[in-house]
Amino acid sequence: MSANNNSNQYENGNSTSYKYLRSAVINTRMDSFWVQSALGAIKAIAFMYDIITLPVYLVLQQPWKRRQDSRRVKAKPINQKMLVDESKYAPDDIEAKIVRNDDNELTYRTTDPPRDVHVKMLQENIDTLEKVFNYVAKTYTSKRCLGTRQILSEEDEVQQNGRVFKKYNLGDYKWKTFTEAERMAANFGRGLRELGQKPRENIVIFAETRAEWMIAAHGCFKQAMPIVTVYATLGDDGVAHCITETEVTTVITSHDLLPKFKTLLDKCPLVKTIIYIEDQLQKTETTGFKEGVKILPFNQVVKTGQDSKFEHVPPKGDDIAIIMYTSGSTGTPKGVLLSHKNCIATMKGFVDMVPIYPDDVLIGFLPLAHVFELVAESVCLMTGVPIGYSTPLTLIDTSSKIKRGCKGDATVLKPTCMTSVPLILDRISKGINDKVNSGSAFKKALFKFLYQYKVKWVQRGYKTPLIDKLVFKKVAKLMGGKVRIIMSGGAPLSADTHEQIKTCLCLELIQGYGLTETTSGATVMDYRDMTYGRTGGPLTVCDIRLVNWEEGNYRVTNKPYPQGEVLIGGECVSQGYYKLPGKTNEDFFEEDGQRWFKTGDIGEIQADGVLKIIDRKKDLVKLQAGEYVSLGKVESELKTCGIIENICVYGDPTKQYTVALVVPNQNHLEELAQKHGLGEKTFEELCSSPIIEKAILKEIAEHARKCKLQKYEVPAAITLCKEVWSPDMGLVTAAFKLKRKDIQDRYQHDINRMYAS
Ligand SMILES: Nc1ncnc2c1ncn2[C@@H]1O[C@H](COP(=O)(O)OP(=O)(O)OP(=O)(O)O)[C@@H](O)[C@H]1O
Repeated sequence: MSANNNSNQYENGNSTSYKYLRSAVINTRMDSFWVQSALGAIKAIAFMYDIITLPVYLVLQQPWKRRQDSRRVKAKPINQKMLVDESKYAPDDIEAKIVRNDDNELTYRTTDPPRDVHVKMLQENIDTLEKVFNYVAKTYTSKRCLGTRQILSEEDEVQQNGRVFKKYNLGDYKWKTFTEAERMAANFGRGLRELGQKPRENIVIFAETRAEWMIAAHGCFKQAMPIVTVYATLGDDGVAHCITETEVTTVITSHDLLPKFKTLLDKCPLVKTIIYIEDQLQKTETTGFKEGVKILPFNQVVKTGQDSKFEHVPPKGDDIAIIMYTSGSTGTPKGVLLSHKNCIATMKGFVDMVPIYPDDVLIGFLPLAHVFELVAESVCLMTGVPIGYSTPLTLIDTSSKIKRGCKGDATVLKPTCMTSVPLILDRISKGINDKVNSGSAFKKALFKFLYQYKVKWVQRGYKTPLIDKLVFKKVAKLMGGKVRIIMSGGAPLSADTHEQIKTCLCLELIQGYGLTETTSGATVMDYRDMTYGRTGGPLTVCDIRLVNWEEGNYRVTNKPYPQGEVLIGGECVSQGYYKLPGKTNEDFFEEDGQRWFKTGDIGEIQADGVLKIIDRKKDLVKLQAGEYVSLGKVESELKTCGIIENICVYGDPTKQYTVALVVPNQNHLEELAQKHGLGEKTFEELCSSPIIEKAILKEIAEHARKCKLQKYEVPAAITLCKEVWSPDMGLVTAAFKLKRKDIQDRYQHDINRMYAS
């Protein structure tokens, strides 16, 4: 109980309360005596441990080297001529890499040389994804390649509140070797030819992340068929738009998504064949679809391909591999044309930056329809890393589809590396905070002390193995206990979350920055970089340039660091948007034989050549009094406030202040309700309570002050939203980025109310 509450009882003149107050004060003193003594003892032990292990570290770890590495310059303006001359590593028949424009001081290029896998790709002349799969099948043959968790049964489970949910009883992972996966892909590709699909004809993959997705994609690459990728969470209109725009006749989908086509087929008249990936338990219902449309199981197509006489039709580097529809955070999804060369370029850039090795294991659960996941998984395949597939519903032991007593995918797979988007990391981080805060005062103080202790020593270049073993490795068990590296991309990662995940999960957390239009390639953090909130230096395959954006006051002459709109140039840059020549000309341009893309993101390049994204042109609102508010920046600061599960800040240019739509965190909301004597109210009732709204607004204002936000940046009114925004609702993208326009449309009434009050 807080001191405040105690003093209120005392003022009431109640003698029992007075006794209670005295004992509480004494207990607090006792607590603080024991807490202080225990912390003192731990401090002494930790200190002794450091002293004893220091000589061993100095010999084995050579931390001074590590620290120098982390401060190494990552990129320099290219007029200083630091070229990665790929011709040095390539076989004779490959031309030397592009000649670049080097007269602009603010075009940055990395100082890193290419690493062994990049060099291997050059030596083997791997310039298409089809060649990647051929190479890995030949090289890693019988090694585990793609793994699927076996579903043993689906059972009803009665919850504490009496409700019944369907849960999975899951078995082990079942693996296909590299050779088996390649053979299956080859047969699937030939099976498609038997069905009448021709090389260079588009084909849609509309399915959740899984082994068959990868196999289907590579089957198509073997027949030079461009795949059109569509997010499984996109709304019906979005899906219909992608299918009709690309004029496909064949769609690859899954058992779960197939029913959508009962209504969708009317909007997509050209579709003649639907191939569905079977469910492990249930038989798929294939009746009730539009007449004349063939509905075939995935494995039947593979089987047809086994006896087919069709040969492979290898694509060329410049052929389109993927028409990737963006998740639509800024409006209708656009089809981005990605050639095989584009994909190979980003793969080369990633293998130079991300330390993964053949004995690693990746857990794949982000959408493969997002370029970041697709390229990251392709890099794993190229390196010989097995990929075990998972879903957000079965990822950890406590995931919603896991039967009581059954293990989550991470516990069974024990991955060593994974990809993530910031929102998932924010959730893990909040989960850790909640767990710590629910402990006793002693446990809380101890955790805080150990956390700060570890941060301090890690910053100095040391490890803290004892503390990791005793405390943090327990937290790391959540993801199987073996994860040593996470790559985060797709959206900005807050510095606080970055530090906390890295510290508590005992791993490297690398942030990358890129866009679908650049095949996800632009910058990636050096894993030895000890700073937070920056996105790293340019990849070895592209240049980064800053140009002035006068409207927002971002200029390359700004001090202490040059700032401006980020342009990305290099082989990872797409040819443009599908059937949108006007938009393509607006956003892309050629210069000295190199293709460039104008990102609309605002960045600054710091002294060591590392990029920090500081704003987004589309997220900037000019308020009536002339101040600019960066909505994305304000949101990412406020998201670290415990009460906020998600937030969308809105600024009306005709008004002097911003307002916000807030999805409250359920646990924090319940605590707040208790404090205000509203403990018996439901979540919905609390969201509508003016008392709670006022309390949360106050909490947000306090948090904003701590984050040093300007007064005009802090929302002056809020609405508490009763639904948690999910990709299924169409309010966030598959990478959990806000779809501002859709959110605004849905809550327009509340926005009007907030501005009217
Ligand atoms: N590390 C990062 N830090 C900050 N922002 C990032 C980072 N990575 C990606 N982004 C943001 O994500 C954007 C690219 O996202 P992506 O290509 O996935 O498009 P999208 O949001 O799915 O679709 P749309 O083009 O409709 O916005 C970048 O322009 C940038 O604003």
